[in-house]
Amino acid sequence: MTTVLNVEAVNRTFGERQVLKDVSFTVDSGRLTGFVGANGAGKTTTMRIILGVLAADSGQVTWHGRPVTREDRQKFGYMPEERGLYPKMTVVEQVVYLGRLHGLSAADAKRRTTALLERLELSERGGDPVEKLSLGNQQRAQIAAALVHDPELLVLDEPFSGLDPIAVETVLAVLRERARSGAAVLFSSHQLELVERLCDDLAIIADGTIRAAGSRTWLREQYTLPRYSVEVESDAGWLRDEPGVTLLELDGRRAVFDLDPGTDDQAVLRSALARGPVRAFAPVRPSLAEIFREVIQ
Ligand SMILES: Nc1ncnc2c1ncn2[C@@H]1O[C@H](COP(=O)(O)OP(=O)(O)OP(=O)(O)O)[C@@H](O)[C@H]1O
Repeated sequence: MTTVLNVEAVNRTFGERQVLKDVSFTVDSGRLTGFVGANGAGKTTTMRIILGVLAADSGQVTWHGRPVTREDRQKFGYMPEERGLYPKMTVVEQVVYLGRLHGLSAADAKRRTTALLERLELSERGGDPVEKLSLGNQQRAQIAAALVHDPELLVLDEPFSGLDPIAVETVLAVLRERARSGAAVLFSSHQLELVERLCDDLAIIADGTIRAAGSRTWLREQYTLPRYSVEVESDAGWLRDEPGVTLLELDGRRAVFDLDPGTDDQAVLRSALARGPVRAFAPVRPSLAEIFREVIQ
């Protein structure tokens, strides 16, 4: 994996209002990056700037270390928030047309459209005008449109909103395949549990400011609480009197506790072992929702 897209200190105002403040983060090839924030946080504005649909007031976006050019953008795929398909065109016509706009030959555009619609389980609707599709299927058609030219960078604005759970899995599998074959995938979402499950990297934005960014694993380590869970073979009530331990939950043989700063977790483990077998002893990792709450405060 390599960093391919760099958003560097981007600022943007609308009228008097500064909606992006020094926004910086990176997107790597081969990975799924989740762009997370509440409504109005600035996700769509940032994505539009990446795509060149909107200009930044200052700062820049680079692709492989250079400012993004028109040719680079041919290799980008974008699924905008305002889903932009022509309602009267059929799904196949529409996706083929967009493939052609991105420089594919007619035969390639057709071939890729057929394969994609199949992959997205939309083949049966291929001949229907977009306006006749259910919202979920329109969304799949949008995703096909963003992917048809096999982009090196995929930027998807809320690609999972409005999809049923089965469609979420299908779309997710398609995005993973793209990442595995080397594409960089950036998608926005306010559905934290979804992002938690599927992305490798994260950028968390609140009020136009990036509050945290990095790999999911790294973020979890950064925001980790000094919290542990333990399971022993007899009552764990002795933890109440253990130095440096604040007991949070006690359920017979299981307990959850916080450690005071400077307290050695291994000393507590030894203390537990001195009382009998220890079945489990592990740090409790915060969920993404917990990290999110912490960093947007
Ligand atoms: N063209 C515009 N003119 C004026 N204000 C705008 C414009 N576009 C966006 N904004 C404002 O900028 C802020 C950020 O909007 P943006 O759409 O980027 O947020 P978002 O994180 O994508 O939220 P959402 O999920 O609701 O789309 C909002 O307060 C929005 O009202």
